[in-house]
Amino acid sequence: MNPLKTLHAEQDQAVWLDFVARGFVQEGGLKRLVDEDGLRGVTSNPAIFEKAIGHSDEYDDALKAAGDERVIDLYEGLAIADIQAAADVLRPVYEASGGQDGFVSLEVSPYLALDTAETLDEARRLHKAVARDNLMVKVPATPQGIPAIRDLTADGININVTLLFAQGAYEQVANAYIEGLEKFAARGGDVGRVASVASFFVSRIDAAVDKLLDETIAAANDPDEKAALEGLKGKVAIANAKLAYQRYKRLFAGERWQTLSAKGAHPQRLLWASTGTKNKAYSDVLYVEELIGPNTVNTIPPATMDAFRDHGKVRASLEEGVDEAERVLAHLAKAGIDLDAVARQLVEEGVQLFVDAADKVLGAVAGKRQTFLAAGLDRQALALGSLDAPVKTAIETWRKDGLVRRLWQRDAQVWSGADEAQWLGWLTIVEDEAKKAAEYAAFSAEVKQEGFTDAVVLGMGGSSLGPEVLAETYGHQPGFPRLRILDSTDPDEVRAVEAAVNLERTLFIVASKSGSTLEPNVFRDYFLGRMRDVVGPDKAGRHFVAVTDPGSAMEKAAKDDGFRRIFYGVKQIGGRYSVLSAFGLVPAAAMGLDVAAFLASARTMVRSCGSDVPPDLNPGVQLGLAMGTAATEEGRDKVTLIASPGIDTFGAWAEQLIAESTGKEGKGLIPIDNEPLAAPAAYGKDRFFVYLRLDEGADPAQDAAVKALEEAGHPVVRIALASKSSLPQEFFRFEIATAVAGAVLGINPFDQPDVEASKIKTRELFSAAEKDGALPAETPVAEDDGFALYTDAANADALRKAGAGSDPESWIKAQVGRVGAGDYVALLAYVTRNPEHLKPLQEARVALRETQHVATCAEFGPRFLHSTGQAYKGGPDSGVFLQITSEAPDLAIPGRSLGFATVIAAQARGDFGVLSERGRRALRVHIKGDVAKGLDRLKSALS
Ligand SMILES: O=C(CO)[C@@H](O)[C@H](O)[C@H](O)[C@H](O)COP(=O)(O)O
Ligand SMILES: O=C[C@H](O)COP(=O)(O)O
Repeated sequence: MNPLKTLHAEQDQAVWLDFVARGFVQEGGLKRLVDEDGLRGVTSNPAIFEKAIGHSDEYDDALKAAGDERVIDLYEGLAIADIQAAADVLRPVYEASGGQDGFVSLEVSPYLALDTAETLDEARRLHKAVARDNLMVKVPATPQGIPAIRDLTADGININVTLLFAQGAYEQVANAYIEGLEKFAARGGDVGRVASVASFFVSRIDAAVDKLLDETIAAANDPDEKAALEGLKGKVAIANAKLAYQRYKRLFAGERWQTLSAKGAHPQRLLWASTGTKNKAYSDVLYVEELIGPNTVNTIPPATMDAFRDHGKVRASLEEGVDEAERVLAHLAKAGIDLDAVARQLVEEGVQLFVDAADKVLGAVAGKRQTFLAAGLDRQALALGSLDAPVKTAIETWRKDGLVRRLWQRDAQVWSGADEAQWLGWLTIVEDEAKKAAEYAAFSAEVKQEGFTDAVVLGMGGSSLGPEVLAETYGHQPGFPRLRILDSTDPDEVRAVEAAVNLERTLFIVASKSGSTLEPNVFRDYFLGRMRDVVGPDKAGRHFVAVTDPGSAMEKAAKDDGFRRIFYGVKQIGGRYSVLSAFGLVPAAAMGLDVAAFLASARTMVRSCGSDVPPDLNPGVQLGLAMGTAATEEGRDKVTLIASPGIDTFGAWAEQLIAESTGKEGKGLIPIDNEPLAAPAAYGKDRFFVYLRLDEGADPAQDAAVKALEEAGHPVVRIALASKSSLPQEFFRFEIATAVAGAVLGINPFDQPDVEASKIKTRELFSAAEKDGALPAETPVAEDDGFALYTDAANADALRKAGAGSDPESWIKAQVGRVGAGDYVALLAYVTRNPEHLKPLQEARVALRETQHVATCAEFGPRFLHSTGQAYKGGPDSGVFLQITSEAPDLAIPGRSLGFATVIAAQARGDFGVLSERGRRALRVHIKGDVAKGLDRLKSALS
């Protein structure tokens, strides 16, 4: 008879197969083993699935058909289907054995091996999902696993206890089984239909102990002792297993067990696992031949099974030489090798090995998912040059430490251990909002029905920049209102919005999370006043909706003023992470975008960046690690954003996210948006480039410039969007990336202390001005007909020492003279934001970059105060600032004694005050009269 068959027929030992794979089961390989070799069970583990799924294309059709699912669901779907198929093949064995054999094992996620409650949940979930009587759920025998084993047994679930190495742990496991059965019986369960195995790992013990023996032998002097120790090699694992078997016999005897036995309970069989020979010097069937005994199981890997079928010898070996086994272990102890310590280490390593395997198999599934999604997922490619090695190290650290999972579990220790856990609502907002897609669609239809021609978002920063990207990227949708944004207190900008719309057919979306931000409140006061004039006080509220967090003052005011509708944000989401919540979706719906499709696109990236996607395949995490590491390892902290025409306003949203999240405590990334592209030589070694390329309509000049940058060794991340409709993916990618970069920098990426500081200063200044009738007078450090220059005493001192004299140009030159390598220059313009004003600022940037070889920013106040302003004040002290203010004719605000001109002036002063307090290099250039002329003069001075 085939020796494999003989094991069961003559020795009452069940042969199980330590392997499973789709084709093998589907094509009848498993059935053949059952029929021809008398196979009685199958075990799987993460490493086995890693081999099956990660290294074959057998699963590709199933993955293609599944499409855009979570990676863990894809993996589990494959694994569960294989386990079910194998269980069905083994069902006849199960039936014939009266439910005592014919099992297939599926292991709980190794990520949970150190958590009792989660192991319990997971085992119960898998038990239900597989839905086969002959399933055994595998639970590791970690200290946390043991209570779970007891409780699961008490549920009547069949458990395969895995990762057992030590006698002591085995005893606890057997007792947990007995206790579980007692509980199950007490609840009226039929203990006779519960089966369990305790998997003792064998060969790994020899591999570990032999190594220690070699070290001991090398250190020993006595040749006899050396020889005796040599004789222990390849003996310890088997001795350990033999003694475990003796213990098994004792544990499943005696009164306590007899009580259960009388109720039909079956002992928990010992299963020999890890029975493939690792040391080529030993027999290839060693761990089968030496462990043959009744009522045991050996789960055998395919190669060992082939070898045993070919030349295995069957004899009742398990009960042989028990005394000798004792002597082997005593000798080992005498030689100073602590088997318990070895076992403890093997459990730890065993968990880690399965974690590594799970990472690999999830990575393999994630990789295939990406391939099969093809153009449905925005592609990302990193060309990091010298950063490659440190980023790889960071990726491995994140993998080993399970940091992607911990981020998703909202573990504040991923960052600074402050209140980060309370600010992670954006991780799950896409799923939450998708449930409300019908509500958004109804709102969209209502807006269309009402015949609004314009919808104007009144808000700042996190409440306006996302909507602005939508308005600019997707444009006017036929039949829907045109979406406009007002995020400036510049009187001319307010007037321009008013002039552009027909108030009678305009919907205002007042957006403020806190509800207390000055700007949206004054915009609201202004336009509500105007609307009352135009349509009458009763109807004015119908032209307004609010988006705000529950309980805010804005909510109350909106109710009092009879707003058409109030939409709510989520308190656990900060403004800059809010675009995929009501703050982005209400404007999206108002302008006629399909919110369901928008969220479905975002969800593809959410899933691609999931907790189940290891860092090397996780696009958001990868980008974040690259950005963070670039800053910490090489000082490449100027994240330079390049985007194809058509999606180029994305940068203004991304710069807020990056700057406000990371720029604090003297650290941070400085985003550089909308800087005209140049040849590689124009850039310093402080740059890190991110290129968002829109396949349809990419600019060949940008392509060429980016290619040149890459060839010159600058780190470049390319992100390719098949079409504009996949832009929502980028919001989420950048959110994860920014959070991860924040973790690398070791800061809290969810607060904005310096933005708050300047908001407070502005409010104080404006209130004082309302009381006093004007802002306090200031004395310029230099002045002529066109410019008046202001700064604080320390800056004035430094600038005078650097050559500033009586004329404004000398001050500007002295300020530029303070720029050094690695610095950036920021032009902070409190002027009307329009193309005419932007042009000279952009030209000045180019000139500054050419002469100073530094990164440059051009920002419009007050909007940047809610954005990059955080990093300018709180980030690295590498900014050289030129604040630019101007004089627009005032515009009154209903209910306020002072108008918009004072608001914007207070904002500029508040901003400057905080820059001064932080000791930043700052100079204010006030343009008298014509702004465009003043900006041209400034440009010349800067050139
Ligand atoms: O199901 C079990 C144990 O219950 C087995 O799959 C067990 O995990 C394997 O035998 C071992 O992981 C294989 O170990 P090794 O041969 O890699 O040392
Ligand atoms: O980025 C956020 C801005 O400071 C606006 O805040 P808010 O939405 O509370 O008005």
